[in-house]
Amino acid sequence: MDFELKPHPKIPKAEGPLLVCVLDGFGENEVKDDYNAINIADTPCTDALKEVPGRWRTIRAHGTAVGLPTDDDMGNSEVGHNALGAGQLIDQGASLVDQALSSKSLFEGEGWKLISEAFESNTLHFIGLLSDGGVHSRTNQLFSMLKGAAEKGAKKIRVHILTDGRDVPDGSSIKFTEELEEVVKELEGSGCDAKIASGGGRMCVTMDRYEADWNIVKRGWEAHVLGEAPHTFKDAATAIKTLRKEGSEKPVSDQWLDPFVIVGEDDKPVGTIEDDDAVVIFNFRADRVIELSKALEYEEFTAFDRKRWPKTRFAGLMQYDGDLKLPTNFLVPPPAISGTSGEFMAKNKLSTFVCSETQKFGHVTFFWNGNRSGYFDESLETYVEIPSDTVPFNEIPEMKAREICEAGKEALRSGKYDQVRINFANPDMVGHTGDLQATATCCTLVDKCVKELLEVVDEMKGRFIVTSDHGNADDMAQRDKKTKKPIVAEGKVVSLTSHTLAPVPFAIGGAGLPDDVKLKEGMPEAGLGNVAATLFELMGYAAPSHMLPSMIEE
Ligand SMILES: O=C(O)[C@H](O)COP(=O)(O)O
Ligand SMILES: [Mn+2]
Ligand SMILES: [Mn+2]
Repeated sequence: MDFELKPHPKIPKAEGPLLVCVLDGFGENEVKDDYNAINIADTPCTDALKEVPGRWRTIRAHGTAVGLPTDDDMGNSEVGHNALGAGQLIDQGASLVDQALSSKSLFEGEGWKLISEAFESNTLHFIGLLSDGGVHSRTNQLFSMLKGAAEKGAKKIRVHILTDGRDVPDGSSIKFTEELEEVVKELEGSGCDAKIASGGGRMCVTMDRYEADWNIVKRGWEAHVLGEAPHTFKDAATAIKTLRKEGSEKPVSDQWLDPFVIVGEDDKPVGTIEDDDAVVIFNFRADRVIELSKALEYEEFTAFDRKRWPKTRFAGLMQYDGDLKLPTNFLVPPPAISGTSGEFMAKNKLSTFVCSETQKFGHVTFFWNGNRSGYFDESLETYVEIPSDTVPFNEIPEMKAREICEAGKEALRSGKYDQVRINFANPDMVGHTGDLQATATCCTLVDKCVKELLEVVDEMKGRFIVTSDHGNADDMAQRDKKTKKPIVAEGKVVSLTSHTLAPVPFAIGGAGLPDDVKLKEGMPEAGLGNVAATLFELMGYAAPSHMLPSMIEE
């Protein structure tokens, strides 16, 4: 690949920096009613951006436009930031696993060979998110792997489930668990000893990310590996129904269920993880299983006291970190992402400042750079992580937006950086709690932060991109598919905790941007993958030829 950036034939380089501001989960939804948190928030700055002729449009952020299998798949931060940073369409984990299952290559690779060594005399464990959300995992993929393993001779299988209610409606984990129990029963009928062994809610058990709170992983370790949890049950459906505390004053949602262990008639855990067992993490998405992967794979490990570290045959569904080569063994090769905008920046000696809070820090670094955890060139890149709070984010909807805004302004003013890239986590993280008012509150604050940042861009004669990676805050109600009216149950609108299929805003501007630089008309198909080429043009460079086309008018 030719990494040399050539000057743009018409757009001169700016005097000041380029601000790239990602408002995570800030979709542009056509339904603008009282359940669109952005609509009810006070957002004069982002509203005004829409009014500038030729400098605002929406872009696609879901489905095939971001490398997902179908247009029914909502976007998410991984695919969104991959596409934004790489400027290319990448076949994502969900698609790659589907392909590997239908071609059966999944059952023929090195990773499968490794785990199959345990089929005869040891236990095969699956750990992951039990959901059909398609963001981190999918139940149909798990079921295919379970059946495949039993057919290929696995004698004993244990499944450790994390309940979702975040990418899918709250309460749906009961249905998924019952479906899994059916599959497990089928396997038992065919002579394989298969059982659900442990579990818990994804936000409380195992699926932490970016080391925000290792206690979450510790709880998972204790339940899945050691068979220790505050609650034991004889079956998983009962576990979930009981832990949800439905009808009580303080019901618990699927996301936040306590860890539990399934025990047999003898009250002993049915599926602890032991030496020589095989373990598969069945999530394809990386961020929330990297910590568990480290705990399973690394002999040297200090994040928490594992008490016991079984030497397992461990494989990820994918390799989650291309830099760390973690895990060493995997069932499906991850998407090869190269020639990202970050790599081009570094190879052309352009300096970058990146900032977000913990919850989204890896999104604007790791995902943006094509699932690589390191720097391309540390002398040119400054990555700043503001530690996130560890409470449900509707309790503190402001999260770290203020701090991120201040860091961004300082970086812009410093004159040290060609690009300042930040991510505001709020519309997404608060949106996932399903709390409409808190989500509106955070959107109002984020809009204020954007205003302050854009003022500094102008002061520095810089340029800006304001965009998002997928929708979330733009719809907080589950709706009737046809009428789009919110669904009401027990007198209350049923909240929507997941992302949406909405496109996202894409705005350009800044005092350093010549008046005649405008967005092209048309390009209805343009999506997140068209942003990287646009970004280089806005910086005064011709876009690298392997990237999807720029949205700037020629
Ligand atoms: O991991 C999560 O929090 C959700 O499943 C998806 O949210 P994200 O794609 O915005 O991170
Ligand atoms: Mn996101
Ligand atoms: Mn999200």
